[in-house]
Amino acid sequence: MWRNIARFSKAAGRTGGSRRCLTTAIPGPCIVHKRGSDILHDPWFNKDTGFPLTERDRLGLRGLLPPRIISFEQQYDRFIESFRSLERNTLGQPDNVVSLAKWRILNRLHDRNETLYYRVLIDNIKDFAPIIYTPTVGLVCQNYSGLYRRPRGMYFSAKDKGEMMSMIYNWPAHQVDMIVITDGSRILGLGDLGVQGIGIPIGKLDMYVAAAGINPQRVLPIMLDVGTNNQKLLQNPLYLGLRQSRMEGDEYLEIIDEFMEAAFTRWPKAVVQFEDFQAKWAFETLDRYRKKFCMFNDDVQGTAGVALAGLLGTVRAQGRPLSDFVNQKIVVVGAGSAGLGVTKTAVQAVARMAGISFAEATKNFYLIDKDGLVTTERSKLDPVVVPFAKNPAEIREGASIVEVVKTVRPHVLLGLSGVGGIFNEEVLKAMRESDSCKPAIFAMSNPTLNAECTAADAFKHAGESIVFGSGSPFENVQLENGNVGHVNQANNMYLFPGIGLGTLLSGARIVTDGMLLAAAECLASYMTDEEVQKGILYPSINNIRHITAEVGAAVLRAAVSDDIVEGHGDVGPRDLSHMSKEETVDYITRNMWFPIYSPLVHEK
Ligand SMILES: NC(=O)c1ccc[n+]([C@@H]2O[C@H](COP(=O)([O-])OP(=O)(O)OC[C@H]3O[C@@H](n4cnc5c(N)ncnc54)[C@H](O)[C@@H]3O)[C@@H](O)[C@H]2O)c1
Ligand SMILES: O=C(O)C[C@H](O)C(=O)O
Ligand SMILES: [Mg+2]
Repeated sequence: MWRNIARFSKAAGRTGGSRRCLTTAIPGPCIVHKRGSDILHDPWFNKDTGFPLTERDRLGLRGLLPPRIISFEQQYDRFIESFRSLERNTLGQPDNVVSLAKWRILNRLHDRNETLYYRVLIDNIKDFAPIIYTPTVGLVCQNYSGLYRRPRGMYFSAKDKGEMMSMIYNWPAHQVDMIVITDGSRILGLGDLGVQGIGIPIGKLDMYVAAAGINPQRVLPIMLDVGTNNQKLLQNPLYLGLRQSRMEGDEYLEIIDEFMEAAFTRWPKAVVQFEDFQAKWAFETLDRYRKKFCMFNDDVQGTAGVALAGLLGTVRAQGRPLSDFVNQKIVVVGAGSAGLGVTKTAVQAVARMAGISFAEATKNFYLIDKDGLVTTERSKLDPVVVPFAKNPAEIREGASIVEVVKTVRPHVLLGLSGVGGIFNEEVLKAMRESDSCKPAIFAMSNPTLNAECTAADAFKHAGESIVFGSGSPFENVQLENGNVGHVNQANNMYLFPGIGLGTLLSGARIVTDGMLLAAAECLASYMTDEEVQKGILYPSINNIRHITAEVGAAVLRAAVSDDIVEGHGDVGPRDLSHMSKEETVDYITRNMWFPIYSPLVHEK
């Protein structure tokens, strides 16, 4: 249960992983300026029953706590025991009830004691990621107005126009490193959840702390409430957001422009991750800001890198050289922010590998949206889709998934449609006729009920030799041939923490294509041939800090190659550019915050 304390404490000491220190480079104890119950009610500083006697004396805590001092290790074990007891007591209850109960117990700890919260999260990431992140976070967002107890993050609404520059100074932390922002318009595959979408930036930033060691005092979840078109929410008397339909056009852009100016005025070195915006705004804002601010869109760019790593892994799993990627026939179902991001990046990779033009490289890609196969025959074709539209002479306009699969016999079927079960028995059985001996099925939509198929159905209907990936976690599948059907979690969580951390520590003011490609290539080469041949394309989430360090280093080194590093803290651009690969990984690792209780008063 209580793992690696000595090792991690040492690492945290080295990096100054203190609760209070605002910069990870400054070692030694820091002073808290609050006193008494203000400290107990501040989750950044609170140690609950763990305050030592000196701190109780000098911070005015005597008498405010039971006399016995409980160690961090005991607090940790006590929490894990309550969690396990909750699991036992909810056995047999409906999944949603159990998931929300688990989220509540973690959320209460988050609200009370962040050090302990992040410690249990980091040490138990495989068990807890599905609660604070996909899939449970989706359920939390759907019910957020009812679950809401305490504020977390900041809310900027359409009513705040003209006020944002002063509002941003209401945030209590002096320094912010990572911001995740959503407008709630496309939360996972659950649609427009308005202000309730705030759960997503909170969950993503929890992953930043757990996976990338971003100091939790320096993260900021943002909800940009520009209204909602979700009628059910608008009619709900408890709905916490603006009761108006979504702003559109220039009015919308003015709001988001104002926020970006305000955020970067106060924190010029922050990195902003855009998350779960509906496709049109995802693309428009990426285009509008990527050369001006240090930002990226996780759904478009993070997902593309994770999918590319999965696609390259699939080629290796077939026992073929990577160069064979150019011959893979790939059907992508879903032509939104994620599907288009993936298709574009994969086509670019083919073009680069084969030394051909982007247009030529689209030959083996088939894009399907809610109206079926996209061809040039379609009227009012969205300009972003045009490059991937097929000639209707090859397959008819609007052909269904099963028709396309039967005609193309693809090596890969990849879903980013948000439509649960759309890879039905017929579609999966059609994949048995794939031209590949080891076809891949990626059901990447979230949360679980929105996955295009389950892992069990994929192995059952498409055959036991497939490679399988899903956006939300599924259990591995016991196959009839005695083997285990491995489930890969093809989720952007493998990349966004490293993209954010690598960018932050490079001091780059933009995120370039080179940095994103380096992240994807790093993930793609992370697994050994032996693992990949077993169908294991991505590492275990238990190694997420190590993966993030490697990805972060790759991103930082790409920023050096692009000549855009400005350095971070005491480490200047020249230092960064002289670091070897190993030194860069070490530098990234040393800058990861790690949760331990550190002194809140100077020792005499
Ligand atoms: N695994 C990951 O890391 C990851 C990353 C990003 C997004 N996603 C998931 O991908 C899904 C889509 O996200 P998005 O941002 O692209 O959404 P989006 O709304 O921008 O796009 C959805 C696309 O699916 C198409 N579609 C809808 N119904 C369809 C149907 N019946 N048949 C075929 N296509 C259909 C739509 O036409 C649209 O092109 C969501 O569920 C999201 O959770 C997963
Ligand atoms: O949030 C996730 O789990 C992945 C992705 O960003 C999504 O929108 O589904
Ligand atoms: Mg997302």
